[in-house]
Amino acid sequence: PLTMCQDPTHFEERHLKYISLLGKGNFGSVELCRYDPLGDSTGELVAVKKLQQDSAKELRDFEREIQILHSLQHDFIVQYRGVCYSRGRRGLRLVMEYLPNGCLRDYLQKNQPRLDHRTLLLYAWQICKGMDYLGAQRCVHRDLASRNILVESETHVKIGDFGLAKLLPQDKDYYVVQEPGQSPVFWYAPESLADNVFSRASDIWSFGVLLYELFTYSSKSKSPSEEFLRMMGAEKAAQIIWHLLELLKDNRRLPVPAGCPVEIYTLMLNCWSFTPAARPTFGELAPKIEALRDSRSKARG
Ligand SMILES: CCS(=O)(=O)N1CC(CC#N)(n2cc(-c3nc(Nc4ccc(C(=O)OC(C)(C)C)cc4)nc4[nH]ccc34)cn2)C1
Repeated sequence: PLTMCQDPTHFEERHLKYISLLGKGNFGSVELCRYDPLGDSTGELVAVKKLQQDSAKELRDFEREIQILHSLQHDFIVQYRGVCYSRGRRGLRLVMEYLPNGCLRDYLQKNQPRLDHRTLLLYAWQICKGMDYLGAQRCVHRDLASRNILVESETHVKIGDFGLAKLLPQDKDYYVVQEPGQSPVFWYAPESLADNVFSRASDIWSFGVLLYELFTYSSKSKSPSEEFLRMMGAEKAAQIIWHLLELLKDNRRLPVPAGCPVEIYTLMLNCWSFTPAARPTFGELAPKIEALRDSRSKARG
C-alpha cells in the first residue's frame, strides 16, 4: 500500500506555496498555490480551498464537500487533486486543478463581444451534462450560478464549487435544509424560498437563472438581483423572500434578455415552472440545447 508520502493525493503543507487569492465566499476561500516539493518553482499550480473560520459544523460540512468532489469524475466538473492536513484535522484543505480563466460570471462580462450565442449554448450544454451526471449520483448542487462555474478554455467550462451540495437519501428525492438560504435567493426555486426544500428539480430552476445570466452576459445592471429588486420596488425589498415568492406565485419571471432568441427564453420559462414536477430534467434539456446550438449557423449570434 502507498505510504502517506507516496500517496499523490496527499499534499504536504510545507510544499504548498501561496501565490494569490482566487475567490472568497461566506465560509471558504480559494487560493492559487504552487505545489513545489523540489523547491525549484517547477511544481504544478493548484487551487486550494480552505475554511475561513473552522467551527466544528463548518469542518464537518467541508469534509462532506470533499468526499462529494472526490467521488465525482466528469469532463464538466472541476477535478479533485487531493487534500492537505496541516495542524492536524483542523487545518484541512481541498486541493483541486487550477483553471486559468477564472469564473464564468467574470469571463462573460470581460469577453462579451467575442462570445456568440453558439458559444453560450455550448456552455449551457456542458453545464447541463455535468448536472445530469451529478443528478445520477443523487447529488443536489443547491448553488448553481455563473459565479460557481469555472472556465477551462473558450470552449470548455466546468462546475467549480460544491460547498452547498447535498447527497439525497435513498428514500427521498428532496432535501430539507435547516440553515436559512445562504446563496442569493434570486437563484432559488419557490419551494426552496418557502420551505427550504432542495432537489434536482430546484437545481433545474437555478439552471434557468444561469441560462438568463449567460444570455445577459452576466451584466450587473440586468442581474437577477437587480431585475427582481426593480420588479419589487424598494420598500418591499425589506421582506425580500416574501415579496419574491408573491411575484413568482403571480407568474412574474425574469424578462427575456436583449437579443435572446425566443426558443431559448422558452427553455428558461420551462425551468421556472412553479411546480417542480413540471420542470424538465437535465437529461431532457441537454439534447434540446444541443439541437438549438446545431440549428445556429456558425455565423455570429
Ligand atoms: C464559494 C466560496 S469559495 O471561496 O470557496 N469559492 C469561490 C469559488 C467559486 C467557484 N467555482 N471559486 C473557485 C475558484 C477557482 N478558480 C480557479 N481559477 C481562477 C483563475 C483566475 C482567476 C482570476 O483571474 O481572478 C481574479 C480575481 C479576477 C484575479 C480566478 C480563478 N481555479 C479553480 N479550481 C478550483 C476552484 C477554482 C475561484 N473562486 C469557490
